[in-house]
Amino acid sequence: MNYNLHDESGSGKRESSMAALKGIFGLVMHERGKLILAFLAMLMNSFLNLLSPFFIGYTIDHYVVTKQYPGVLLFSGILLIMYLILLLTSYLQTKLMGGVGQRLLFTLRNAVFNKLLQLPIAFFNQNKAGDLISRINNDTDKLNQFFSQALTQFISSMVIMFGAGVFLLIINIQLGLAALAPALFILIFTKVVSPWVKKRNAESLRAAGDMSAEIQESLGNFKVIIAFNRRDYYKKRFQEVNQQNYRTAFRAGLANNIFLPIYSFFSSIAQLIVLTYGIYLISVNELTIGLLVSYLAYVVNFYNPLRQLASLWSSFQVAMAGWDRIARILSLETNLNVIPSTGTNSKDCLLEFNNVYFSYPNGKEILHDINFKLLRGKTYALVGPTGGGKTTTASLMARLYDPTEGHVFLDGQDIRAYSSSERSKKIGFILQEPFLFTGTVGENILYGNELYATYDSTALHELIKDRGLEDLIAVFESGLDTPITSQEDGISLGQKQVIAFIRAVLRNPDILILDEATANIDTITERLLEKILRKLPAHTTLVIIAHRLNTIENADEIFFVNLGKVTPAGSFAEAVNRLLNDKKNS
Ligand SMILES: Nc1ncnc2c1ncn2[C@@H]1O[C@H](COP(=O)(O)OP(=O)(O)OP(=O)(O)O)[C@@H](O)[C@H]1O
Repeated sequence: MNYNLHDESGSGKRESSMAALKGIFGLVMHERGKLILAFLAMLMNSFLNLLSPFFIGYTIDHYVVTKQYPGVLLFSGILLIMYLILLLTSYLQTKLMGGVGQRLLFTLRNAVFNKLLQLPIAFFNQNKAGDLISRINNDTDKLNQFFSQALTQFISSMVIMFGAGVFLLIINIQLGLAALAPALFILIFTKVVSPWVKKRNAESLRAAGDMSAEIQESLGNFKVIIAFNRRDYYKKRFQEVNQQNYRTAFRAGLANNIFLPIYSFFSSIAQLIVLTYGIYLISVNELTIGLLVSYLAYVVNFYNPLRQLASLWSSFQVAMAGWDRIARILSLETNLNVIPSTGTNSKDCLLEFNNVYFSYPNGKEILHDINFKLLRGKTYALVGPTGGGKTTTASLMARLYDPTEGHVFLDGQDIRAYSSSERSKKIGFILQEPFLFTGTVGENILYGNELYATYDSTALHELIKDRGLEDLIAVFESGLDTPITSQEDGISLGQKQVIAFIRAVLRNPDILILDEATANIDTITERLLEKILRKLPAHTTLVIIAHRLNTIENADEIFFVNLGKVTPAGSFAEAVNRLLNDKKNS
């Protein structure tokens, strides 16, 4: 399955603006009470905005022209109350929508992160962490900004525009049509230009994602960069993505700002038309001065929101581009679904590969028609040249990937029939560089262990003592309470492996896979790790991938993995010979 988020032909679908809006509103529908209240406040606001020019015109024609000042005072008072209500309703809608926006941000970030947790390793192979971080942080915030600031303004602008348009047509149809004619040009212009603006914004967000990915890669590898004196190289790479980010952001800014001057120009034209034509109508007694004043105010009421719509429209385009990037993640589904149980296969072995074929997406075939069985409690070794497919074989044993064809059976059942929690209880996997979390040694040992999840430091210490592993904890300065602050400092690789090994052994797995787990470990630590492995339950099957041959000396069976095949390599001596021959020939 193609999980590449940058690949337009990938599984994530592009959405129309309408479908996108539906999707976004789906996320805030549970807040409909607040949305309705904000909407009512906005309607009230728009209605009062529309009414005030009419009152002003009415006051001029009925009280100013006839010099009835008490009437002028009365209407001034009414207008003042209307303005106060306007203030209140504006505050209410801003407050309500601000809250909805923040909660949308919260929900979206949770939804995207939870989706990421469900996606298979293939997704993370095909996408850079920095870009994903940018989607979670940056793109979701574009939607928040749209919701909390732009949306109500957007709707209220529409309502005011519509109301002002109706007033313009009711007061004088000819003058109304003349006043509205420039708006037609604006509509056509917006329709034509919008897709281009959205594209520019999408490019800008993508460049921001690339820059974030670059920063993440450089910071993640800063030791190597310094050690190999590659600062200039990374400086140049960063300058390139920063330049690209600047260029696309600049172009998006230009595109977003194209609406405003055009809208302002047509708004001025409309006012000019009304003024000229209105004065003519007054001269032929078809319009009063008061109505012309109201009229001009309605033209402003019509074109001002339209002008605001220009900037709101660009905020909408930015939000839609952000949503596209988020929706692409949300629309992905894991290809590692749990299938219904297919009944049990023969239970004579713990793990079986049955006519297994495997290729990485868009890659060559790595495994070709593989068949083998692993028995309970035995130790197996996978050997072979670099790139031969050992890690891939082990990954299929742990269902990090599914075979392209064929089946892997675990304990007599298709491995796909186990839920991920059942599977992870049965399978332990230790890598060359284990991952630790910030916390303590004890917390890291208990990580993911449902059986002892509630154990505190003392209980864990007892458990470790019972399992005969107590002296191993002595390698940590403060025992189980030794803090682990970051991956980089304060803890050696050997110590990390001690934690990872104890963690794996305490889970009592049915199968434990060690992928080059002792490759970079000194002989003394290796002995410690071997000691931990001896505490594994007798039924645990051990699979060891190793380049160092001494580590596989005691294996019950050795498999040679190369050129798409996994074949029994015979005794230890035969396997060594085969490896040496292979090296000579390569
Ligand atoms: N995520 C991936 N995407 C595409 N190809 C991959 C991926 N991982 C591994 N490969 C390719 O699959 C082949 C087998 O790799 P694998 O890591 O299984 O070999 P290995 O025997 O474990 O090698 P090593 O001893 O160097 O760890 C290699 O050609 C490798 O380039």
